[in-house]
Amino acid sequence: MEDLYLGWIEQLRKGLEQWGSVKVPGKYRLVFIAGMGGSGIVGDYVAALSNIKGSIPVLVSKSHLVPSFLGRDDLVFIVSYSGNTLETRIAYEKAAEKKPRIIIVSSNGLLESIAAENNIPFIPIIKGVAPRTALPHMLYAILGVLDSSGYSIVSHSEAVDAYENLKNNVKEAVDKAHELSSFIAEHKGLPILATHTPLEALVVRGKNEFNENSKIPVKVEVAPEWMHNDIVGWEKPFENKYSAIIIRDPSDDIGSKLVDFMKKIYMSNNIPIYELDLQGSTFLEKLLYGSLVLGLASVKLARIRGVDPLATENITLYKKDAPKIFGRS
Ligand SMILES: O=P(O)(O)OC[C@H]1O[C@@H](O)[C@@H](O)[C@@H](O)[C@@H]1O
Repeated sequence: MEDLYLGWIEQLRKGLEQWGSVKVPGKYRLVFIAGMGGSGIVGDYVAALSNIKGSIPVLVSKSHLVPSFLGRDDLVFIVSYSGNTLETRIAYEKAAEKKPRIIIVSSNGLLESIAAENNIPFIPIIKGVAPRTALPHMLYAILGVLDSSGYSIVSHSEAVDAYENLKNNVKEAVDKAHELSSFIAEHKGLPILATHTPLEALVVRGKNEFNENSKIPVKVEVAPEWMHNDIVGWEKPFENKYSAIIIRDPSDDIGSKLVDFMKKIYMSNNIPIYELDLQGSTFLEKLLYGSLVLGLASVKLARIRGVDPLATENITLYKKDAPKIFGRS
């Protein structure tokens, strides 16, 4: 599975090649992105990037639900790597009733057919990988449409730079992933992925990667919200084992001071800490670099623990029951 992560350079190249292949110029009120799991996190990344320098609100749903206020003036991305995820298909149906401009991002499946039947712009994603490992391609698919439709969050040249940056940092990412997986394996217990608000999507992604690939639960904490609730839990925690992975954007001064504060509280509870400084000069570069380190680390941890990083048995169990839960036979 490591090769699927090392294939990210090729995915970004493909995303750059497709950049601008779908354009939907128009006057939109907001962007709404629906998807689950490895596809849903793509919406979180776009929203995180848009918080930094976007010009239009970006809302994300990782559910079958869509907001009541969605309407004709909105731009909707339906993202499902497989094209078959039930919640995402229901979200598509609910969104379509409200007649927004829809774009489908997928590699296959029912959503590809729905796009063809309904004349919906479709961005094809590379086939044959695990959904969670198609993150860079799905991300560039959306950023490319927004850039060429007048709502740029990331320009083509910034996307090229991020591709180059990741290419130049693969070796470093592999080394860091090795260190991080050894750190988690050595300390066992519950890993806590902690950071400052702008990088919340990255720690959620990391959690999801360690869940799916390494088969462990993970806790996520984000400062400064962390300072207003979780911090009190460390006054008298149960005697469980924890380890903390603190992710830092070296150019974020307030963020660094906040995570330093978190560090002190974790250290006073004797929690071992691993710190990851994100490489890159732009926020996109840092997000991609951090995602690669966390993805590779989660696969390496799976190898150390002797589990199959690709298999997700409990999700299969859920998928069997999901149609009943959602009233679909
Ligand atoms: O990404 P799609 O294909 O919509 O699937 C949605 C999600 O399903 C889950 O069960 C996992 O396998 C995720 O990695 C995946 O991303």
